[in-house]
Amino acid sequence: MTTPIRFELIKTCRQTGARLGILHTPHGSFETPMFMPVGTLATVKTLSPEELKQMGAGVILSNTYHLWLRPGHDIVAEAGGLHAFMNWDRGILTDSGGFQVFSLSEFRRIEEEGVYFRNHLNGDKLFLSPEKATEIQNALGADIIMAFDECPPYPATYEYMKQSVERTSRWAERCLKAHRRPNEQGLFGIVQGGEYEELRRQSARDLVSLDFPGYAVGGLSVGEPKDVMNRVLEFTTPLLPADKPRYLMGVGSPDSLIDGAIRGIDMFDCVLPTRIGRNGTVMTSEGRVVIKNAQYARDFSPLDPNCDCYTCRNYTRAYIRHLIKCDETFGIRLTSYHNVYFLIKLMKQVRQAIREDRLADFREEFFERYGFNKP
Ligand SMILES: Nc1ccc2nc(N)nc(O)c2c1
Ligand SMILES: [Zn+2]
Repeated sequence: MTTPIRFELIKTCRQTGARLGILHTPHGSFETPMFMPVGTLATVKTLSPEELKQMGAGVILSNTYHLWLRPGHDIVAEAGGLHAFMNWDRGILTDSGGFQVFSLSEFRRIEEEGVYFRNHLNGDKLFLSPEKATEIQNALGADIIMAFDECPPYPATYEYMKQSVERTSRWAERCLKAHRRPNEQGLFGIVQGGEYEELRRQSARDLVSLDFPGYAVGGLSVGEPKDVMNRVLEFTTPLLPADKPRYLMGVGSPDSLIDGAIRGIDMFDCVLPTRIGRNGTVMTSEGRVVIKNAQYARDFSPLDPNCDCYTCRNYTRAYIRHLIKCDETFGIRLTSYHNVYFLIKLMKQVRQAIREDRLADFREEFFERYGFNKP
């Protein structure tokens, strides 16, 4: 079987152990560490594919659960798959729905065969299983698809977590068996186990023995403190094969991206840039700016004086504040554009720091200027 996803390790940062790599996919090859913008319903909210390309986005996310409900994976398949449907010819990754089932639906019942829950839009009874989630992702046609897992609540007891990890490993094997397009779509396993080192080891052992083309670290960015996330990464990423891509799901903020890269993560995704952009909050090199604040009413400087994006080259804080205050759609387009660009550019700076073996120095400088508290 020729796996469609290949990770090429270019070098390792001598100061931190962070990896510089290239992720080869059927829709192009992209440098890592990389940030992947999230386009849950087949669009990165308010941004066009041309704008995403301008920024240097390589792989973007979409979501099995949401596209299953609307418009239906059959319609996307009839359109020729997600790339054709959304006019995106670079990489696409679909999450398996595991996370959404737990975050969106109140009433859910987890059984060995799968999860019973209600449609968060109309209350209809639904059932999602490893086989169903894989069938939907095969129909959607993303380059990377994710195993159907349980993303356990945080915190969870050791006993609950052990049961969950063992079931997620059995589900991962069922996804491998159900996968109909292994030569076109790389299926990644998702390591669970919460903050318990023994369970993370067990989960990694189970999944690595199934030889996936890539591995995600799941069950993080679910409300745990950052030092817990960093500790879990420290003992989890070394358990994963060095020649395969490592993907930290749902992360994140600038400091978490840098700290994740230092701990051996190659791929990140998060709704943060577009989500906070929609309420007028932007990430800048000097920290967060809440543009609605009165202090910016007559501030004719760019959102970020050190940013060369379309928004920062052409518009002022005063103008963007005005648009956001008046609920003008163009306002959230400008903030979303800048925020996604900011994280993509941050990853570019991280890759350059790895090339120069100075990622720890870069972390120091960035944290100082952004205002993150010292480690
Ligand atoms: N923080 C996250 C975000 C997305 C996830 N998706 C899956 N399938 N599993 C997880 O554990 C996730 C965690
Ligand atoms: Zn900008």
